[in-house]
Amino acid sequence: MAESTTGSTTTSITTTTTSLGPAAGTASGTGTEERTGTLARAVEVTRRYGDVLALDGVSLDIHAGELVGLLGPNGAGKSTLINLFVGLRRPTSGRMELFGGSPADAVRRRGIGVTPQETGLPPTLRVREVVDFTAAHYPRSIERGALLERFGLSGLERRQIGGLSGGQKRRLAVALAFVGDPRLVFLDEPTTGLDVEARRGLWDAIRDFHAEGGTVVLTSHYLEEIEALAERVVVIGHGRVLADGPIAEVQGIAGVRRVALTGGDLPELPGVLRTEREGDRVHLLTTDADALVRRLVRADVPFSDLEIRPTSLEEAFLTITARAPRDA
Ligand SMILES: Nc1ncnc2c1ncn2[C@@H]1O[C@H](COP(=O)(O)OP(=O)(O)OP(=O)(O)O)[C@@H](O)[C@H]1O
Repeated sequence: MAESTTGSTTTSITTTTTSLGPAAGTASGTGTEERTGTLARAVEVTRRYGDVLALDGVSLDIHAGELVGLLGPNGAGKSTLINLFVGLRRPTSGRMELFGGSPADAVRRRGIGVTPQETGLPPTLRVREVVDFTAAHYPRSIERGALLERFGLSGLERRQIGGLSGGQKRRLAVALAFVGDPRLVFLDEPTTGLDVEARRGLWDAIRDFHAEGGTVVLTSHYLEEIEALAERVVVIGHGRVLADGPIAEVQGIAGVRRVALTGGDLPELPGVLRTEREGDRVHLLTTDADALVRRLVRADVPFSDLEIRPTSLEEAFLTITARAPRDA
């Protein structure tokens, strides 16, 4: 269910074209990228940290104009994948591509913006200094006042980073991903630690960027965030892509239904993925609710108040994750 856009005070980010030298064009696509519209790719990528297999044969294409949500439990490999996409780490095997070339290429990296999961901005620097310093690394940049307004940081230009609240620091960290007028932005859990209002403000800013043609890859633990923002969801578990498609389709892939009924002891029923009890109310999670109801009737067990509901994305995702055992 899409989150409705609140009446925000966001302004459209305008681009200052102070330096449109050759570098401005260098982050744009190669022939391959122009043909396929693929801005970033992972091809059969594996990444190990010692004994830990963080990514296990991941292939993923990010197309121009997409807003992709990476969803997965703690330790699934989401941050590792983002770090590979942005060239902070290299794959153990397989290939990463950014704008048709290597993410290790600094010129290509000028076309992206990144907010890592954790940022440690120097506490003694002022907001405007951090924004200007970051902007100086890009051939084009967003006007500082418009950027800060879009991220709810107006009036804080002269404030030292150490004097910002936790939420303001996080919003600044996210704003910095946009300062270089990127084509593609990677946001690793952008709204962690924000209250509801600040989170919605950030959603609006991300939506505005996307509406203007920007491409976004974000990870989130907030499922409502993925549902509210992303068009495409990639479910990652145990270092693998478990599902990839439009949100509705991913829910369909899981196909999980919640069959609730009031009753006593139930016999062993095939096709039940999970059973939950709340007093005498029993919830059965299944991919085939019709077959389950037929089995219940055939088993001749007394039950009442039968209810069948689709599951939330969270339930679908937990079910997919639980069904994907890790290879030895
Ligand atoms: N630098 C590292 N050294 C050793 N192991 C690491 C390192 N970074 C990540 N890992 C391990 O790799 C796996 C994937 O971690 P990653 O941070 O990519 O997952 P994640 O999906 O982003 O998790 P979270 O949602 O908790 O941030 C985990 O088992 C993690 O402990």
